[in-house]
Order: sequence, then C-alpha cells, then structure tokens
Amino acid sequence: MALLIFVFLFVTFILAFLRLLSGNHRRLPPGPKGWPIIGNLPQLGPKPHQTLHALSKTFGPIVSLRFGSVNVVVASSAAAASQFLRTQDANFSNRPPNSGAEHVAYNYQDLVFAPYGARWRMLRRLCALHLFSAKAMEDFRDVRRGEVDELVRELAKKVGEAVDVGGEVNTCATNALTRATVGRRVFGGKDEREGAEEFKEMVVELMKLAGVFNIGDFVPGLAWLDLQGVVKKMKKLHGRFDEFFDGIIAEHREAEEKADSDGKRSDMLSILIGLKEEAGREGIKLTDTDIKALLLNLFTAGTDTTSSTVEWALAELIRHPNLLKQAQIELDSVVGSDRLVSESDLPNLPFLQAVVKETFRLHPSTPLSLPRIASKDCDIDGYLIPKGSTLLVNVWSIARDPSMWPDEPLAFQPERFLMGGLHERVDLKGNDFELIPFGAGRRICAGLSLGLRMVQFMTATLIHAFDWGLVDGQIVEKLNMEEAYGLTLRRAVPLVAKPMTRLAPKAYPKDV
Ligand code: HEM
Repeated sequence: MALLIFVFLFVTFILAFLRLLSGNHRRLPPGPKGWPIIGNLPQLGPKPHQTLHALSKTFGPIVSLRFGSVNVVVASSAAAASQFLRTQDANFSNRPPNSGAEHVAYNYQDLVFAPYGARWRMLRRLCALHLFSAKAMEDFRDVRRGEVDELVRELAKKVGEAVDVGGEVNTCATNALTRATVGRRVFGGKDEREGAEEFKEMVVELMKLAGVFNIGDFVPGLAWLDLQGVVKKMKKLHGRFDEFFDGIIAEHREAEEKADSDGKRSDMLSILIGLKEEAGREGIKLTDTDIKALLLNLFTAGTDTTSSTVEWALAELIRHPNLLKQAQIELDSVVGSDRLVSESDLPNLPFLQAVVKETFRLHPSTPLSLPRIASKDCDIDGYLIPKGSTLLVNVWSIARDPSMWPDEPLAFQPERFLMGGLHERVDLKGNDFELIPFGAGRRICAGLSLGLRMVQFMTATLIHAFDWGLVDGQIVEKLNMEEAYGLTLRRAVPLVAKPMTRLAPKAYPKDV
C-alpha cells in the first residue's frame, strides 16, 4: 500500500514538473464547476446565450467551461472577442467537429464547416465572385427588385388582414437568393407559396438542430445512444434537402442542354456545373456533392438569418411608434410617395440604417456566432487556451455590455448610431468588436453584403409602403418580444400584423 501511495505521489510530481517545463502551468480562464463526464452541458438551459451572458457577470469576459471532454471558452466582451478573432484569428480559423457538419452538411464538404485551407479558399472565392462582389450584387439588382415588388404586391392584396410578417419576408429573401444561385424561385407553379412554407420549415428545423449542444459531440462514448434524438432528425432532414438539391441540379442540367449557346444561363449553379468539368485555379474539381453542400449553405445561412432580422426590426418599430414615424418621414422626404424605395436610396437613409444596426445589436441572428476551434495552445489575457478548445463568441452579450453601450444598453435607440451619437462610427463589418452580428476575421460571414442589403431594403420597403396595425387583442406596449433559441435567434411568437397602404396608388406594382 505504502509503495502504491509512493508511486502515485511520484507520478503526480513528475507530471506537475513536466507541465511547469512545458509552460502549461498557466491557468485556464475561470468558470463554473461542471458535472462528472458531461461537465457544464446540463447548466446551459433552453437559452444558452443568456445563461452564458449571466456566467460572464460572475466570472468575467472570458469564461472556461467543459462540455463532456471538450474545453470550451466563451468570449463575452469586445476586447476578448478582438483577442480571439483579430489577434489570434489564424489560430481560430477552423470550426470544431460536430454532428451537424457530418450528417447534414455532407460530411464537412460544404463551405461553413470546411477545414481552413485551399478548398475553403476556393469555395469562398467562388461565392464572392459570383454572388457577393460589388459586380455580382449589381448583376442581380433587378432580381432583388422583382422579389421585393412581389412582396409588396402580396401584402397589398392583404390590406387590413392579419399577416405572418416573417413568412412573407422569408419567401422574398429566399426567392431573391435562389434566383441568383439557381436561376429560379425555390418552388414554382401554383403551389409556390405552399412549397416556400415547406422549405422555410426545413430551414428553421435545421437552425434548431444546429443550435442544440449534442451530447454525442462532446462525450464520444455516448454518441451511439443519440440521447437527444438529434442525429436521427439530422439524417432525416439531410435526406429531404438532398432530394431537393438533386431535383434542382437535374432540372438545371436539362434546361442547360436545351438552351442554345446564346441562351446560356448566368446563375451561379451554371458556373458550378461548368467547374465540374475543369479544375479551378487551385486544381480542385467540384463533385455533385460539393455543389449540393454549397447550395445547402447558401440556402440556409442566407434566408432565415435575413428574414428574422427584418421581422425583429418591424416588431421594434411597431413597439416604438415615434421611431416608426421618424423612419417614415425620412423615407417620404428621400423617396416621396409616388414610387417604392429602391436600393440606390439606401445610402441616403441614415436613420433607416441606424434602425437596422440597432436591430442587429439587440437581436443578432446568430447569438453565439458560429463556433471556432483552437488549432494550437495560445495565451489570451494571461490565460491558457488549450489546443482543441471550442470558442464561442457571445455576440448577444457583447452588444448589450454596459461598459461599451453606456446609454441604456437594453433600450432600442437607433439614434446612438447617428451623427453625433456615441456609436456614430460603428459598422457591422467585423471591424468594431462591440457589434459583430456577422462575426469577424477570416471566417466572417461570406454573405454579409447580400444579407445586409436585403435586411435594409426589405425593412425600408415594409415601412415606406405600409403602416402596420396589430391584430385584435394585442397592444403595442405588450407585444411579445421573447426569443426562441436556435442557431438563429427567432421570435418565440411570430409577428402577426395588419398592413395598410400609405403611398399613392401608382407606387404599387401593377396588378394590385
Ligand atoms: C442577416 C444576415 C446574416 C447574418 C447575421 C449572418 C451571420 C453569420 C455569422 C455570425 C457567421 C459566422 C462568422 C464567424 O465565424 O465569425 C456567418 C457565416 C457564414 N454566412 Fe452568414 N449571415 C447572414 C447572411 C448570410 C447570407 C445572405 C449568406 C449567403 C447567401 C451567408 C452565408 C454564410 C456562410 C457561407 C458562412 C460561413 C463562412 C465561412 O465559414 O467561411 N450568410 N454568417
């Protein structure tokens, strides 16, 4: 027995000595104690971003947790986020392994979860060139115009009726995106709206599943049990998306074959299919699976994020009639009442832009951004962040930090972004870490230009072309603003409101 104790003490001493020599004696950031085996997972609760926000109040802006066998570090201040995403960006340019990437996103063959490297660079370049560059944005301007007109037409048919605002806006954002990527609306024909509803439901389910902290991702020994039933649902959902994309690609090929050389299509899918035959600059060819994985990213990352932000913006404006009035006065003076707002008006609408920034601040679409992983040990603020740690950046918490937002951080006050306001110079492009709804660094949102443009354009249109009333029984002061957690932060109770036209009749698209 004495020998055993001696051996134990000796081994412990040697290990401690080796840690000292290797420099690993640095402390992990502070954090709450966890349970055996599963660690802090059970403490996350139904709204993890809020739980982690509360923990940062106790432990500080860098909190250390353990999910199963995985070290997790949470950054909850602008300074901490900047350390991780600017100073240490190269070290955190990969995403951690997870069941969503495996079972839904074609086993990491997509862009969102692609390992940082040549393939990731090629996929980003393709998207930038054909969808998000200034030129591509210009090329598809008419497509966005057409879909926003369609949104107005649809709403104008429903004057005085209760409308599911998020649903209408989602259809618009999705169709604008899919016309640019695959040359057509998501669903054509007379069942179009029903189809759009089904597609939206698939995206929402994906976002819900992607937001779940799946025990199997953190305790590999329990993965086979699929305790939360997440993997089973993921596989089923993947099958639905896969079938959908197979259909789109097959139909597209058929159309390409029929088209003569003049009639070649210019959407992104045609270009991707072209790349199947010849290797790109990096010598990488695209398979059908690569193409489907990329479409999955674009169709999911770019739709619910955009539409739920517009829904939050309108809800905030309905709750603050004085701000709605102010935004409408600005729109009326810049656009007038004889036509709809156009994208070229947006730079002349500083108050509208401030409303959008304030919406992104209080209702960031991805409250915990997308996770990153440390490729090697690093030191942040004197703390050790071990290799393999998962990084969560709590953008929701950062954007309501009173030390960065001293003027009533929880109040909806767009004027803070106007000239002379405390945050006049803050932009959304990953430079100002107190407001990073699109993330920052190398893996900042690939669709930022499109997402921001569509949120501004749709919000401006909804409040310029319509006044909004609540349905019977609801009162402005008590409009439910609760959040439902998922990878995207949706409204717990969808916004249902009644549109009323407010422009000259000739401003509305023809067949109203
Ligand atoms: C309101 C709109 C949107 C918001 C708030 C948003 C937010 C984000 C965030 C927070 C990230 C993670 C960034 C990071 O790791 O630092 C991200 C990544 C990404 N987003 Fe967006 N997004 C929006 C719209 C879009 C659109 C319209 C598209 C494309 C159609 C898109 C495609 C992507 C892709 C492909 C990535 C992965 C980038 C990579 O890993 O390299 N997003 N987005």
